[in-house]
Amino acid sequence: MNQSKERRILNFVLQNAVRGDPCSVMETIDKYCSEKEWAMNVGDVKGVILDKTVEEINPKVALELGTYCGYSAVRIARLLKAGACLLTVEFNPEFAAIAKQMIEFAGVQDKVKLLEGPSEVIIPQLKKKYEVDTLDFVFVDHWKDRYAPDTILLQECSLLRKGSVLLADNIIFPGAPEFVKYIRNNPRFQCSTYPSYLEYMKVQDAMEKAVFLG
Ligand SMILES: Cc1ccc(Cc2cc(O)c(O)c(C(=O)NC/C=C/[C@H]3O[C@@H](n4cnc5c(N)ncnc54)[C@H](O)[C@@H]3O)c2)cc1
Ligand SMILES: [Mg+2]
Repeated sequence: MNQSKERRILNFVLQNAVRGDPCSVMETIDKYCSEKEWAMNVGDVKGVILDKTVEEINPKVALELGTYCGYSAVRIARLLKAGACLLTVEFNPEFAAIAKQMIEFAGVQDKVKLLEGPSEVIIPQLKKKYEVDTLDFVFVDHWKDRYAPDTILLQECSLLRKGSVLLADNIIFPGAPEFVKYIRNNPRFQCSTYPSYLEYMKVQDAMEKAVFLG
């Protein structure tokens, strides 16, 4: 049966990127997806906003919702200090398998734990099963109709503490209107919007940063 796009992206990385070099993996994915086949990685433009947010927070424990091919997992993990870790959640087994190989090829596997399953199942397991106390940073980039319910679930599971930072992708395109309505009207979050562009396209997009006030 013919290969998936995600499999083609991984193969292009395995054949063209430098093993153990996260930047080389990111650049190679960006090259493939801007020249050959578009894919929904956060990309190199919004990726800088992600980088700056991670560097500002310097999280010990980070969570990503929606691993996809592992581009943003590599992007985040390369910036984590010794002893810090990224938990990334993906429910599509094919994507999870690809992301696992992508993360290992980039050499960041010691900082990343890929949790296979739906966020609505994994989030309530984080404390007991994955020994998480609270989350310092959450990158939200999965199905857009899950952004709001999962933000509520994170609070219900006491996974956010005063100062925890959420960064949500695609606030404009494809958009996450329920999330934006929920988070901007919620006195427990301090929100700011970062206008940018959709990955690999001249289409407006934005990221929303929401700091939990406790
Ligand atoms: C045709 C077309 C495509 C993309 C766009 C624009 C565009 C641009 C973007 O940056 C985008 O992030 C998106 C987008 O839709 N992202 C959804 C990303 C989902 C990934 O997360 C996984 N997942 C989804 N829900 C869950 C869940 N509960 N638990 C665990 N994993 C989940 C999936 O298994 C995928 O791995 C779209 C516009 C037009
Ligand atoms: Mg996205």
